[in-house]
Amino acid sequence: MDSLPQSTSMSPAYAPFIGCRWPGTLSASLVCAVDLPSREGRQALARHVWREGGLEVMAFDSADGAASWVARAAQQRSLSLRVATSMRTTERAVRARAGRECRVFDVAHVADQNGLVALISKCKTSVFLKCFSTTEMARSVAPALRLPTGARPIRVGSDRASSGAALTASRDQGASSRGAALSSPQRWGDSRSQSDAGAVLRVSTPITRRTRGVGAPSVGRAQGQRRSRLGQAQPRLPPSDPVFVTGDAGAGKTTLLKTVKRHLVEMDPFMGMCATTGIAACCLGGLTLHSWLGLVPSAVAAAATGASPSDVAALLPVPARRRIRAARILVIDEISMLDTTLLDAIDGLCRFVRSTPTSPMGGLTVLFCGDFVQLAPGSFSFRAVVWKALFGKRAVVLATAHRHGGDPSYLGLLRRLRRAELTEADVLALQSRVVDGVAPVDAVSLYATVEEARRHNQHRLGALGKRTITYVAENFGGRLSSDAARVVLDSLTPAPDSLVLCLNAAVLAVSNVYFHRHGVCSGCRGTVVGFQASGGAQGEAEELPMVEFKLPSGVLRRIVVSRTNFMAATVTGDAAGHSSSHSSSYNPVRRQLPLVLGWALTIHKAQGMTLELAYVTLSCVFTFSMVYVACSRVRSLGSLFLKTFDTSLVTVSREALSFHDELDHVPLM
Ligand SMILES: Nc1ncnc2c1ncn2[C@@H]1O[C@H](COP(=O)(O)OP(=O)(O)OP(=O)(O)O)[C@@H](O)[C@H]1O
Repeated sequence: MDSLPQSTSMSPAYAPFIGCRWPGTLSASLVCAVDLPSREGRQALARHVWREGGLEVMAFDSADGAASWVARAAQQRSLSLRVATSMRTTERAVRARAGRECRVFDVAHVADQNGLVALISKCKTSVFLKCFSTTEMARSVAPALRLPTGARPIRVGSDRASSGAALTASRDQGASSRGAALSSPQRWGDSRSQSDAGAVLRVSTPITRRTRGVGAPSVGRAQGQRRSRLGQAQPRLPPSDPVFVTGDAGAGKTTLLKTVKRHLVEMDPFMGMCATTGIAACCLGGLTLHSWLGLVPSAVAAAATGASPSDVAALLPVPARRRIRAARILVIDEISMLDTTLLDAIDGLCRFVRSTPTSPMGGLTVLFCGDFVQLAPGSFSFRAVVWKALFGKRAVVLATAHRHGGDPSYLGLLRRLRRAELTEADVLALQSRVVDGVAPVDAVSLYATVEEARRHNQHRLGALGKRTITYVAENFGGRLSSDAARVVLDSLTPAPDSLVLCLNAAVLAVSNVYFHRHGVCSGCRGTVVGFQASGGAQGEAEELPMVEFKLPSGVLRRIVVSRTNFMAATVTGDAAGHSSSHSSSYNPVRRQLPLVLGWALTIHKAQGMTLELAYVTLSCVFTFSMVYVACSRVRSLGSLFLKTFDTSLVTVSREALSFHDELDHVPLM
């Protein structure tokens, strides 16, 4: 490991835990604030942690120091990183990552050692991180710690850190520490001989790993023993049958996934809980499939053009590959939104990354959920080769329509609308919901096209009559002209080139950047409740919006939203309008707030949502089932407001319908 800086003592004034590597490796790297005198020292630590993985604690002199390291490391590794600003968010990150309980102790602020011991002994959880303000304190507390069964001691300090302010372990230490917790004072004695002053103690019980690919080092009998113990503690489960769950809109597919999620996490802490769209991921409390798989735009582009799995895998961030290797279960909601080619490409990718070329999806136990009679891209994923291998015609079909259970006549209408078989009475009922532009103000407006939704949002913004602030995106196009970069970025990123906000503006998050820290993922709706001055991207002051988001759980979360990077898929010089002599590829980047105005949504974005009131404009519907999806968002006919209604707008894909009708129903249990 790189040599560590000389020790200084921890300043209790600093925030305890301020950085967390996320998402990514199967273990979390946590960063805590400790006095480190030099930038070089921090970088040494950063390099070390990147190489090691594992559950680790890092030390920085300030929140700024950690944040800048995290940003730098993110750039270098093309990884998505987060800075946890409080103990709570750090804990949450670890818990979510490890799928287990976790307590993180800020002992820098615990005055007496007895208090500290009492605090720690209350923790019956299985992932421990403990941060001690001084080595002396850590040593004196060590014997009193009661640690979980199977816990093993770890060493404190690093070989070269003669008086390092931070403790980390070298690779072989990591081997033991990954299955370790502190239990014996002798062990402290060992480490004292090597390192006299570890100001931070790394203690962790195992986050079970299935494969070496997830970061477990390879050497040592001790490790083999540890593995076998882990094997006993959590035996490798045989793959179960793949399950496809379907049902009408509102049948409770997503709710079912949310219900089984907890049990699945117990079976597989590294499970992928995903949805194909941001909003569906938000409703599910998971990640988009693209995020989980690390399908950066260049990888998606490669998969779409039939690149080999190894070529696509080479474009994935390392942590994503580790995730794919480590998971046993993959859940995908709104599977209908995935197209044939991409599903087959994902199958190839999983087989390659998991080194199981003959098993569909690389041997992952899959739980797919969705309804092909709702919105889908041109080519249905049930046409994929892997679909046939996984499910054939088998499906669990949920028969009870929970969303519309309170309005049986509307439920009947929706069932006929789904098949494009409306009766005259149905048409009259829907026409009775046509209002001439007058809908309740809190109704969410649904439109078929992005442009219509944009116009509606602009109108609502103007109607507020408040002082507006315009956020102009910073576009980085490499050798592309700024106009060409803007055009490319407009089409390939969700962030607008220009975003106008004011107080009380309704907004929608278009990135998962605040997901791990705050639970706000792409698709989450919120309201601007204020503005706060902050240093801008180039250091100039910028007023940033404070947004109150409503999480799917109903919890309100206030966040000062700042600019983030949106990277477009690789484009070639030709595609960007250059001559063929400039045919090299570019990754244009847009730096913008991850928000769009949110009074109106497209029907595509609303798929999967339950809305209290909806005002739907159907005049521009352009694909199958849009009317059905839009109308089925509300619970009853009385909550639906239509701008116009015409039966010619009602369509359904006969292929999807026959697929659904011909399914072999299998029981859920
Ligand atoms: N078992 C259940 N009991 C009571 N209410 C339920 C149940 N399952 C779902 N619901 C309610 O029904 C509504 C729709 O559920 P959910 O979003 O899970 O349906 P869905 O099948 O995923 O819908 P869509 O196809 O539109 O995405 C939600 O408000 C949910 O709370």
